[in-house]
Amino acid sequence: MLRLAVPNKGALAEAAHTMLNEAGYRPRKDAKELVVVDPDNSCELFFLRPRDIAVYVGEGTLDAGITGADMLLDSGAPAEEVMPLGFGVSTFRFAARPGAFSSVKDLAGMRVATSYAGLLGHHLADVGVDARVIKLDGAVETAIRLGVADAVADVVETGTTLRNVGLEVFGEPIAHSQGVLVKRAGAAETPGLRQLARRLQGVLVARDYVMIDYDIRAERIDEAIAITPGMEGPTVSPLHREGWVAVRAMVPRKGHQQIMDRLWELGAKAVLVTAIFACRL
Ligand SMILES: Nc1ncnc2c1ncn2[C@@H]1O[C@H](COP(=O)(O)OP(=O)(O)OP(=O)(O)O)[C@@H](O)[C@H]1O
Ligand SMILES: O=P(O)(O)OC[C@H]1O[C@H](OP(=O)(O)OP(=O)(O)O)[C@H](O)[C@@H]1O
Ligand SMILES: [Mg+2]
Repeated sequence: MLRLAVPNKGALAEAAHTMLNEAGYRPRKDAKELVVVDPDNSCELFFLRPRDIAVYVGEGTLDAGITGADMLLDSGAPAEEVMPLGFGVSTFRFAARPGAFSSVKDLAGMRVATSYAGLLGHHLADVGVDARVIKLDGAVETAIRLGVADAVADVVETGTTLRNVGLEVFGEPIAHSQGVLVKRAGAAETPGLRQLARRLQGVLVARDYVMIDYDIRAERIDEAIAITPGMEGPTVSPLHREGWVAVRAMVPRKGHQQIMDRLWELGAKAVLVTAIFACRL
């Protein structure tokens, strides 16, 4: 039985839930259901705060979990990334009033507010800057206006929250983050975890790739394959019409229209693109 931790609320919750459903795991009935037993998949899903997930997994109480890479780093828990999941993409950055600071070095002796004290503390130690870390629970952007901090270190996605309070990022990003599947550091991957990772990988591929089918004159097949090389190689089947073949290959969803244009210029006919519902490579 795989015991898996899933964010119960916050920025990762919906995307994690959707991805697990697409991977065939049982959905929860409502946002108040904290444990879902899924006997068909030999799995138990525990809905927990994203910040706590690496802690449970690091303690070995749960086999695996979905959390943010920044929260994994921040926790300092003995847990490690199994695979990135492609959602909850953000950077972790310093911000302050425009012109106040230009690099992390300027923060020596300053107060920096954050809800990621572990991550910030490690970064300041790495770059050798002695600043005071003010630990807050959230909405840290307001701390400067309220005189609690001189700078903040926080999650930035679109930058809207910072703009709304008149702050600007400065210095290099402290970390890049996205939702990740984690397991206990050094733990062997159980069959249940390997199956979960394979299914999630399949969801990512189904989202990123489409299937293309087309007919082409046999003498142009090498040029066509160069445009649509597929995974192991495209399927090429004879057509009833003499001198023509049918080709089927997976291509990246992004740019598939350009691929269609190029095939068309090569003389391809009946060029069809279809979505992939599920996939295992
Ligand atoms: N606006 C966002 N865009 C993308 N990822 C985000 C955003 N806000 C937070 N995250 C990511 O989501 C993860 C969890 O953060 P979240 O904000 O959900 O937790 P929290 O701040 O503890 O909870 P809450 O905001 O519900 O109080 C982190 O890995 C973070 O990087
Ligand atoms: O760059 P943006 O697109 O504006 O997104 C970043 C904001 O999103 C998160 O806030 P959240 O809503 O989780 O509130 P919190 O700060 O209280 O956690 C994060 O802490 C930033 O404040
Ligand atoms: Mg938040």
